[in-house]
Amino acid sequence: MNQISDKCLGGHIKRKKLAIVAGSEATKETLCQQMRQFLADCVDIQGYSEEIPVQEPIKADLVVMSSKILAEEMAGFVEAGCPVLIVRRSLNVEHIEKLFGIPKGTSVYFVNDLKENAHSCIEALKEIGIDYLDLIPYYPGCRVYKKADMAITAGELALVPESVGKVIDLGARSIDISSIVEILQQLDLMEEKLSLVSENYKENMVRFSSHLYHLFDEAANMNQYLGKILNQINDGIIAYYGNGILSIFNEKSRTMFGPAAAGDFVHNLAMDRQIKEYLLSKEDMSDRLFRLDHQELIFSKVRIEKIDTTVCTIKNAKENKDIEVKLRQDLIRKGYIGKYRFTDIVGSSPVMQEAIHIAKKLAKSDLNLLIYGESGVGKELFASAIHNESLGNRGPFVAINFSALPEELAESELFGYEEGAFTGAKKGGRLGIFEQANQGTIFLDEIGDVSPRIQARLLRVLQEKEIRRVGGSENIPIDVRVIAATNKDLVQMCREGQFREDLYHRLKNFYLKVPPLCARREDIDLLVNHFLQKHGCRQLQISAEVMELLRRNPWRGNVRELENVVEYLMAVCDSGIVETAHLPEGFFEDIRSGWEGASGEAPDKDLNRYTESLWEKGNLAEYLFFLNLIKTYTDKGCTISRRTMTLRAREQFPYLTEERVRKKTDDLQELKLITKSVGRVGMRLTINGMKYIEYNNQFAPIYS
Ligand SMILES: Nc1ncnc2c1ncn2[C@@H]1O[C@H](COP(=O)(O)OP(=O)(O)OP(=O)(O)O)[C@@H](O)[C@H]1O
Repeated sequence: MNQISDKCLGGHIKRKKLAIVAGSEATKETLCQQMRQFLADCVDIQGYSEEIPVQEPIKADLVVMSSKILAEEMAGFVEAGCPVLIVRRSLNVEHIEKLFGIPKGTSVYFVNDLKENAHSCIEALKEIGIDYLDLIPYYPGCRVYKKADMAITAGELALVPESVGKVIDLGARSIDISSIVEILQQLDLMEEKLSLVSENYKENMVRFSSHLYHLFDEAANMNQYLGKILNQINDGIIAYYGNGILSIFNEKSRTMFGPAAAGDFVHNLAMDRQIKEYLLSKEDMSDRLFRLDHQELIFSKVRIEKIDTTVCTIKNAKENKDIEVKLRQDLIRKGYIGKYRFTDIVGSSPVMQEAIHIAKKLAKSDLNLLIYGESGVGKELFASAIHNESLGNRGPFVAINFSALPEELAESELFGYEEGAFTGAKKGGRLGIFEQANQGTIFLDEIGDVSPRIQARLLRVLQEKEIRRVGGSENIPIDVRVIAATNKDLVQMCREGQFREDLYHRLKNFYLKVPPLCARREDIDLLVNHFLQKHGCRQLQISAEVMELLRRNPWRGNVRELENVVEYLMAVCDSGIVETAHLPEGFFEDIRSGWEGASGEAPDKDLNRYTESLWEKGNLAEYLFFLNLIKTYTDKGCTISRRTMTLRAREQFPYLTEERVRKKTDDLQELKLITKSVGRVGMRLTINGMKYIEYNNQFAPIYS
């Protein structure tokens, strides 16, 4: 290619002079460089531009003018007799790939110095395949009929309107091959240089086409690949340019909107005005639910400003619900999900409604929570419902019950272990439930049964928010909401040094008390029906007598015990109606001992008798005070210790020592107004006690 002719090499031959005159310095440089690659060895090439004043007349074997206008303007600067050639110029395709990123259908100015140049460049672009853009000719003095935010120019940056945000400069147009041939002719270099020029031209063309081919091929492959991926996705995905022309429309979208394809208008996808407006809005990026042909579709949008594109994903609400249900079922199977929601908690009594109301409020926070309640009242039910109503409800709900868990096991269950941490440790180690519950909720049931060692470790986890596996050295960060539950008096345990006070306070960011069943007897009917349904025995009837007995049972084992009794009745009753004979052995004893002490007396009708008896034993006001105090606690579902009674009585009856209080409660028990039992149940009013205090309160001030 770089063959140099003898004629040129011979120093004795006079070198020719070529003058190239252009409008701007940049164009001058481009054109001179272009001609130098062919002629540098035998022609002196001198460039001129309008931007730099010409000092003396231009004199050369040939003066090349880059345009007609320029030739007219510069005519006076060329020495008389010098041949002048106005060249044709063509677009420089070297940088054409800069245009490939422009989205289809985009309006773009093509900026050039003259109308015909702008038009011819547009034509040239179309010829090489850039026919998918809305190209608008722009030149000095033109009337702009359409606004565009982008411009392409061929070296005429100075002419680009200021309003345009993005400009792509393809560089000054170079001299057309036909004009190069003319230049060779005029310089009498055809013979020597034609083959070099044509070879160079061919080579450029081949290089350009193969480059284009590669680009298109790559783009096509990539498109195909992306298309396949998009079609596998089970959500509708559409993308469209600012002018509404679709660039992506996957298979799933087809099932939602019907047939359409890239190139169609997004606003033809749906008749619904609201959907159209939403899709076309560049401001409204919210998630929206629309109904389209009986489908409930959830739309989510993002804007990619850089490529003036909106991407919208559309999910079928029902399908997604089904998927969510399936995922939840999988998790339930693994036991990592809260099975219950607030709607599963049966109970219309005011105390239960109040507990549900408070629990719903607590669910909104992710602070730790301590649930107190006797065994079987439904603490886990509440914990699960709170989890499901809370922010972390998509995460797991993992429960652990410490009541029957030996210390070593509790430790590895909670924190997991590394391989080889102890004999029998599984290969590869094991995740603890803190890690399994990450991003969700951990339910620590019967927290009062936790050993001091585990208490210390739990405290650390709550403080540091990280765990360390048994036998491990690395601290693993965890993000878990802790709900703990207990039926023990943790405050008392703290006082007695059995429970760490610092841990107690960490757990008790919030506190919820679930009332015992005996404090909400009005729920018993509902619960019985609920359990009959739950265990698939809707038709079984409970006789009025049995129902009354169920209402009167003390239910020390609370709702769990009631559920067990209902299940028992379902198993033993073949007749379709449950009678007293079906009740489990010991049921009546429970009722008697729970309510009336050992005598089994019926509720006393002559309540004034108690007033007399109490006067005989001592100060009636003191007895009434204690009966009311026990009533308050019974109503709330709590029991009261003798010590608390003494403290509460201190203001009104400061002389009463704990021992004297014991004596008073013995008197009340003797009259069968209260029952005292050791342990969890504590002191409670009997039916007579309840009736007496209610009767008495109608006349006397309440001492409590
Ligand atoms: N209000 C309620 N509505 C419906 N079912 C209930 C209710 N309360 C409790 N149950 C049922 O009673 C049983 C015991 O409830 P749960 O395990 O939540 O009690 P708990 O207080 O956590 O018991 P424990 O202290 O022994 O761990 C469960 O089968 C639960 O579904």
